[in-house]
Amino acid sequence: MASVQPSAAALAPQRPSTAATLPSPSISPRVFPFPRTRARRLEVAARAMPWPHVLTVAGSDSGAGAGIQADIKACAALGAYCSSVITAVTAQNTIGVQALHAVPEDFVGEQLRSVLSDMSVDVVKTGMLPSAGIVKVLCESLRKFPVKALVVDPVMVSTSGDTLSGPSTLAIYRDELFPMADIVTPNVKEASKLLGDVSLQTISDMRDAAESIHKLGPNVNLVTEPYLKISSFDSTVNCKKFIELRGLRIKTRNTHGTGCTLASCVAAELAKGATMLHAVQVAKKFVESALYHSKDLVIGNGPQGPFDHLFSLKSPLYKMGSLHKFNPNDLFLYAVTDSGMNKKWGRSIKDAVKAAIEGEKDTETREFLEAAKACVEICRSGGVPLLINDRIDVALACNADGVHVGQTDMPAWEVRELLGPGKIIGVSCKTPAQAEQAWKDGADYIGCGGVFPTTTKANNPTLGFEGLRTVCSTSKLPVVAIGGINAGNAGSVMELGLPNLKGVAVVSALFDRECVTTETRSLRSILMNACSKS
Ligand SMILES: Nc1ncnc2c1ncn2[C@@H]1O[C@H](COP(=O)(O)OP(=O)(O)O)[C@@H](O)[C@H]1O
Ligand SMILES: Cc1ncc(COP(=O)(O)O)c(N)n1
Ligand SMILES: [Mg+2]
Repeated sequence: MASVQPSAAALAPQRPSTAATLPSPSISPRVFPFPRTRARRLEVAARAMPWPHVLTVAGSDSGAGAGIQADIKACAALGAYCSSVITAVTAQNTIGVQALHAVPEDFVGEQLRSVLSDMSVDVVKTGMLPSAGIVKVLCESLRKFPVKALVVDPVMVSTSGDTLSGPSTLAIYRDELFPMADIVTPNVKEASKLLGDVSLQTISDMRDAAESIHKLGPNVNLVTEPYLKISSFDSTVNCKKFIELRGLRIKTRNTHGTGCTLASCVAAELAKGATMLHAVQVAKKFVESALYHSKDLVIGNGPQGPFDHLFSLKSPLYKMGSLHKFNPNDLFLYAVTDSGMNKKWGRSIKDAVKAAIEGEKDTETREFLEAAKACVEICRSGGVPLLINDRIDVALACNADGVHVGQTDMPAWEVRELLGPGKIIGVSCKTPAQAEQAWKDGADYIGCGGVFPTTTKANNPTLGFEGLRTVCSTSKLPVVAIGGINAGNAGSVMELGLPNLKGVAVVSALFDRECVTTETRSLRSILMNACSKS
């Protein structure tokens, strides 16, 4: 990754992928013997590439904005396989639910048996469960075929206000399904129903509701409420505290299926091995980004349109590569250019960035913008994300991949409001509390330092390894270490093997040198060496 100070950045030879290349199964699909022997199946399983698998147990939405259809699209978008057990068929469009037909309980049981007995399901996600009998059949199947995680979206009323699961299911949800769940995701209306029609008007009401539902048994409870601009999130398991996730409120009519999508994304991330907090954060960002990219799409004449789960395939911005999907591994070698240093060595920011990819704070705005635009071009062709330090205006004007802000700059959540969901935001943090705030505000990574004393930044207290360790071990975001890091000490930082530490950011070690390209190559090999040791 590269960061340009009103001064630009270039960067990042990336960490080599550690994923081993597995041989593909050597059997031809046409001559697959049937019935297969157990040994043969095990042999195939051992050679096969794992594919994270979510089973959704939910209703069909004929309009395809919510239900089973939303779940399959959401999982596909996040790279998980999604099998489907259909509990009900609805006649539904953008106006509302016109009719509903519940699938007989026995047949839901048959579908569950077919999938769970044969396919390796990692996570089960539930949506519309129209009767108490169907919830019972599901609980029995889950006891017989346990899975790694259970995500329960207690779908009761559609956004259009139509009832999808009546009051007869409330007791069994509370008594049987919730205690088995790893996370439940009621919206405020559903939370209110589950708690006996309590009034939920304020954030404080939502906190109380989250706590009460948590006591019903699920490990984690996420109460969603887009209109208060937040979703509240309760986790007494991980950190024994209540966490509020702040998100953008996208102005659009296309919000049909947001709840189904959120829960499916959580399930997909859990199936991929993510922690619960990470899964929830990814899910929230996914919904936000999908709504943002679909806000002006028109399908149907009703008040609640569907949105495009596969927006990343067709967004022209993504195609042009101007929305750089954040990859924490890009933090491996994070080059921060400095205008003073570049002047000293008689090169432009553009040349410095170019040199860094091959192997500024005093600049005037117009000059800086021109340099930033040139750097965007260079970085894009080198496949390196370019962030602008502090200057949100410049980042917007040059369509950079994101912005890095300090503690006294604009708060990250306001930067997010301005940049939208697709851009990368980094925040400088010295303490666990600052790192926690950056996560809540929707940042993508934090920069932590100064690890060593540095002259690049005035009045910058040194945290040392211990300070870095404290922040890394509690951070929910990937961390890049910064401050006085150079070829002589970069290895020792990576060898610490700290959790969440993804790389080092360097300024003088690259740009206060005669040949930026040579320094970049040498630092890269030092970092790779250190990583292979830690
Ligand atoms: N207009 C919106 N802008 C941003 N996020 C939204 C918007 N509408 C819903 N969401 C998000 O979608 C997720 C699902 O919420 P919600 O709409 O309450 O679920 P449901 O579909 O079950 O009613 C939540 O994280 C919520 O914050
Ligand atoms: C089959 C089915 N499942 C779930 C929902 C809830 O989705 P939303 O709350 O967005 O209406 C729905 N409308 N239809
Ligand atoms: Mg919902």
